[in-house]
Amino acid sequence: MAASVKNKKCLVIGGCGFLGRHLCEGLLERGWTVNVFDIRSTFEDSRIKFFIGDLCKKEDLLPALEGVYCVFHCASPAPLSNNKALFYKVNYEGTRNVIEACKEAGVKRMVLTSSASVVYEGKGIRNGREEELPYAAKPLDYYTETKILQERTSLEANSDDFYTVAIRPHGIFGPRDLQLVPITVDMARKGKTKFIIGDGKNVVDFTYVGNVVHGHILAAEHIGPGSPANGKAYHITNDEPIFFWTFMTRLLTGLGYPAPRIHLPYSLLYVVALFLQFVAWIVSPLVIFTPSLSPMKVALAGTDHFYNCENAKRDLGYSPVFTLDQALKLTIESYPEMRNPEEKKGS
Ligand SMILES: NC(=O)c1ccc[n+]([C@@H]2O[C@H](COP(=O)([O-])OP(=O)(O)OC[C@H]3O[C@@H](n4cnc5c(N)ncnc54)[C@H](O)[C@@H]3O)[C@@H](O)[C@H]2O)c1
Ligand SMILES: CC(C)=CCC[C@@H](C)[C@H]1CC[C@H]2C3=C(CC[C@]12C)[C@@]1(C)CC[C@H](O)[C@@](C)(C(=O)O)[C@@H]1CC3
Repeated sequence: MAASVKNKKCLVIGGCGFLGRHLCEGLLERGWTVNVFDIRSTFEDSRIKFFIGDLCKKEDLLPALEGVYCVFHCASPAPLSNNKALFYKVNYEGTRNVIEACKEAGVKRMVLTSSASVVYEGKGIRNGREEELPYAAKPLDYYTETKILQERTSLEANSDDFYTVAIRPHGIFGPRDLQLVPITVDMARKGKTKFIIGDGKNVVDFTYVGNVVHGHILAAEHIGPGSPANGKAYHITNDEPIFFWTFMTRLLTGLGYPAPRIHLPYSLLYVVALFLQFVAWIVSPLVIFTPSLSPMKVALAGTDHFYNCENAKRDLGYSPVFTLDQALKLTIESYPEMRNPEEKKGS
């Protein structure tokens, strides 16, 4: 049964990010008192108390944890960056630090933002269930490797004194998104979205940020003494698997760009991506460069990866609040600056 959280205080670690800020807005609407902890400041809100610091430093965290009922840990370095040391420092060592600081400060609950890709190795996953999928033995990138360490550490910390739960969203998109929409538009403006990787029939999840927020808040309201959610991981998706390239087409055409139309063989692109990754590794002692075509991105664009969220429905009472149609409309409308500048000239 969900606990009453009226005026309970929470701390959103990573609250100045894309998901974090939406989470703060959802928590405030739900009646929570919200503190934010982040290494940077990106917005102001008189209802929120901001703490600027590094989650890797306990002395930075402790003041922000005073009197906190639940921590939402949704901080991470940018997933598509290539800074292995930072991924390890923040996602693994930093998360261990967050757990220690929570226990020292007497915080009893933590909701971790994990990722559905902690079980993804580039092979198709169709309607994947949490209890049927082990952690990826060969993750396709280091970000995912550290997300596995992060989730495992967080769930292993679960006890009757400190309840933890991991939320595994997949392909989050929405207003103020920092990667999916901006990267797609950047590729479109460079003429790189005319290609379809593979046959275009791979089915995936894309999840609206409002639904991810809903899942996180339900998780915080449900963990606690005797809860089946304690120490568990839950997929949170839109529950509407869609062809990857149909989603991309709707996003691109909705923003005034042409739809992808030229098929390229998946295996060829994957081999090219592996070769570029090898070259980047060879030259790394001299120069750091991150190929835009990575094995992870090619695999995500060319294979099935969608997940079952029945466990979240059963244990958390989750069901998506926004449909994909509503979500795409809200997202496209929120990005006037991302529209194709050529469409105005043509009209
Ligand atoms: N965006 C997606 O598609 C997606 C999908 C699944 C899971 N996730 C997970 O959701 C979470 C949020 O992702 P996002 O897309 O909002 O990313 P984001 O980059 O927009 O936000 C992450 C925030 O964490 C903060 N941060 C990073 N290092 C920090 C540190 N050392 N100390 C304090 N704050 C620090 C950043 O400043 C940033 O504000 C991440 O854990 C990510 O792994 C994202
Ligand atoms: C037309 C084309 C190909 C456009 C490119 C779209 C590109 C940018 C876009 C398409 C798919 C999308 C994607 C992510 C980043 C942007 C990217 C790659 C990441 C990796 C963010 C981190 C999350 O943890 C993780 C792993 C998840 O949710 O599991 C996702 C998985 C899905």
